[in-house]
Amino acid sequence: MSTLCLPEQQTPLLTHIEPLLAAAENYQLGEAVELGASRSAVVDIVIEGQAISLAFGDTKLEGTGYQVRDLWVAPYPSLAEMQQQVANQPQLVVLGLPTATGFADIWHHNGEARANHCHQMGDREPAQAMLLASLALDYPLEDAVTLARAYARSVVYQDGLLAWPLERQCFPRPLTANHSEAEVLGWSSKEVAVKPFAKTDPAKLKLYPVVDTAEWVEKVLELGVKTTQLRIKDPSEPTLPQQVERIIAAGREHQAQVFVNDYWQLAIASQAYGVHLGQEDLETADLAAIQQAGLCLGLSTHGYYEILRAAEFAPSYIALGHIYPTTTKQMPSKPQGLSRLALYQQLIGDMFPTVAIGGIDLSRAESVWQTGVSSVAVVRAVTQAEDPQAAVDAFNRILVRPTEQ
Ligand SMILES: Cc1ncc(COP(=O)(O)OP(=O)(O)O)c(N)n1
Ligand SMILES: Cc1ncsc1CCOP(=O)(O)O
Ligand SMILES: [Mg+2]
Repeated sequence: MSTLCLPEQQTPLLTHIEPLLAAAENYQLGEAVELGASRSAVVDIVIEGQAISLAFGDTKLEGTGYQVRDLWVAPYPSLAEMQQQVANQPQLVVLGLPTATGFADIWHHNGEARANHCHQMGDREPAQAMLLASLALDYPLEDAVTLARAYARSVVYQDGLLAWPLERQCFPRPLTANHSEAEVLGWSSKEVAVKPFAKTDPAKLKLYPVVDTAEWVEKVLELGVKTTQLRIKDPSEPTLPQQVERIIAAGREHQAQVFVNDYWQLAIASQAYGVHLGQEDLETADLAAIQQAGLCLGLSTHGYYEILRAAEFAPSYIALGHIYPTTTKQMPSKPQGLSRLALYQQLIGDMFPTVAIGGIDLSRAESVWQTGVSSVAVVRAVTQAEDPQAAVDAFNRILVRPTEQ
């Protein structure tokens, strides 16, 4: 249970907040949110005992939270100027900053500014309302800002219908180097622009065991698996280059899609089928080199903003995680759950293949598959199965579309 308390002057936002929370309950997107009145001029949100405040306009933020700036009078500050300001002020959230071609929403992330951009921004109140509702539902700030714009835009596109935003056309575009307007707008990115990555064979995706030795890769390929990944987390592992060579040879022999996790230089040098990277790698890995070498690229994502950001790079698949609690990896984010997964899948549609990962076992595979994902990635469900062949066969029986039966 969380609480969202509004100051008197912001109670008109309830026209949006109430239906949004009802929609979230309907889709089972989070815990119940109790609405109340704030005794100060700021909005107060409390989630599991943790309090954050949001101050809008001239109201000054005191304590932990966000200072939201969303009212602009010409002459407007430039995008480059606001990028700098937000990078220096972690609490500053900028909504609807007018730019040469549209509007930008900007927020702070790990010492830098991140932004979404769109041409039609919708109104201020629905954006404020969704920002508050989604923060109270425990979405991270980047997703709350992204949802805020998607909702404000959807109110316009859907003739004032007060519904949870589902369609891609409502969502803004992250400003990355791949955004055609980023340079003109004066937005500086750490990444470089890249062309679309090679495509995977969707018929071979389906079950995707992620394993930690070349031996396991060879074993799952023998069991009939057609997509797998070598995930060795220790970069000083002396046998790493040999293991990568082994899995590439095994992948070719079985005509399988074998990915290398993290070590993109090694993957390029050994002409691997593909490489899987996390969000942080987007700023450091040479994506252009991976693309030019013809390797497939899989990208990890953990929510709305990361999905949209990943999509900008046109990867070979987008991984969505972690869906359920997992003991395989320490995760900084919370499990997404099935309901959020279903909406992410709807947002991505058939734009890119999707891979669900995290805590998926045989008992959960059917409901995950029903969300429409293209693939189910598992670690323990195969590597710790008493009988891995039986586990692979059981997954293969579940991961079938009606047209294939
Ligand atoms: C298929 C698939 N999805 C997600 C991940 C996680 O990748 P990343 O976020 O880079 O974390 P590490 O695996 O490197 O710890 C993955 N490996 N595979
Ligand atoms: C590598 C990784 N990335 C997100 S969850 C995860 C581990 C999934 O392991 P398991 O299938 O055992 O829960
Ligand atoms: Mg990684």
